[in-house]
Amino acid sequence: MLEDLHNPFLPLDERTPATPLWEAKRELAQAVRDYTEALMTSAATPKQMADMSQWLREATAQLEQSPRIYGRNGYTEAGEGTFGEVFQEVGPLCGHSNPIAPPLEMWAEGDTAYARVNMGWRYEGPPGCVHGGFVAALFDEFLGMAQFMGGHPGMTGTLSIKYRRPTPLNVPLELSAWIERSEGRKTFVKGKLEANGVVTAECEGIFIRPTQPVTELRDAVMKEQPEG
Ligand SMILES: CCCCC/C=C\C/C=C\C/C=C\C/C=C\CCCC(=O)SCCNC(=O)CCNC(=O)[C@H](O)C(C)(C)COP(=O)(O)OP(=O)(O)OC[C@H]1O[C@@H](n2cnc3c(N)ncnc32)[C@H](O)[C@@H]1OP(=O)(O)O
Repeated sequence: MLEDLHNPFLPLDERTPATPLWEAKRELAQAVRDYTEALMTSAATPKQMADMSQWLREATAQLEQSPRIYGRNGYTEAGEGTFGEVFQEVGPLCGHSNPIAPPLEMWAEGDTAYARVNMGWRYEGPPGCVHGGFVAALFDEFLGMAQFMGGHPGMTGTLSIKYRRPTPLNVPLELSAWIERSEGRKTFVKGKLEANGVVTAECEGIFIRPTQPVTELRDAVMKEQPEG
């Protein structure tokens, strides 16, 4: 089950795309990232912007007319990789093929998990600094991975963050995390985020292993929704 979910600790150079679809999507996703980052800083003329909007809408229409696959389960069912292989493509923080993902790169050495990321202008909160919500998102994803080292991963129950210093944009950010302890279905994880050798944020996470398989989470949630 765990192997099916994800092995977040594969060496970075072994995380090759599982199928040709992902190989192509990775390239397209990076192009979209570059585009949006350029958009954030562009002072092109209104006419140039209008032309680009038109061109982009045409490109979007092409994608919309292509065969579609929805969600992680959809991709695994379509034979586009195991749950873990799909996760490394679509994850909203670490997904190579998801243009929303910065992306965050994660690995493990011994009992410690590490990650690195560079957050561009799209993520600006305070001037020149990373938005606090995105700092929290980085921790959620990263501590969520680090808890796998305990062998009983769960969903985020509580995430407590101390923002100690502003986290700068456009510099390499380094994260580390480790498991403090486990109690029953709960795993307690701690982590920190550093920029230029300075700790800018610390986090404590409590992850709770659900009682049903993670692949059935969506169906379980949908059943809880009121009719209509
Ligand atoms: C195998 C699971 C993997 C889960 C990962 C999910 C998908 C991705 C899968 C693979 C991808 C690879 C890695 C993951 C990468 C990133 C992870 C991102 C994680 C997220 O982004 S995930 C979204 C945000 N997350 C939620 O959407 C949770 C919504 N929520 C619930 O689904 C329930 O609320 C749940 C399950 C949390 C608990 O429900 P429950 O019914 O099982 O809990 P129950 O009441 O039985 O309590 C049992 C013991 O936990 C204590 N406890 C309860 N709740 C607590 C809390 N909030 N904080 C601290 N302690 C809590 C009690 O005090 C008791 O403690 P005690 O035993 O000591 O009395």
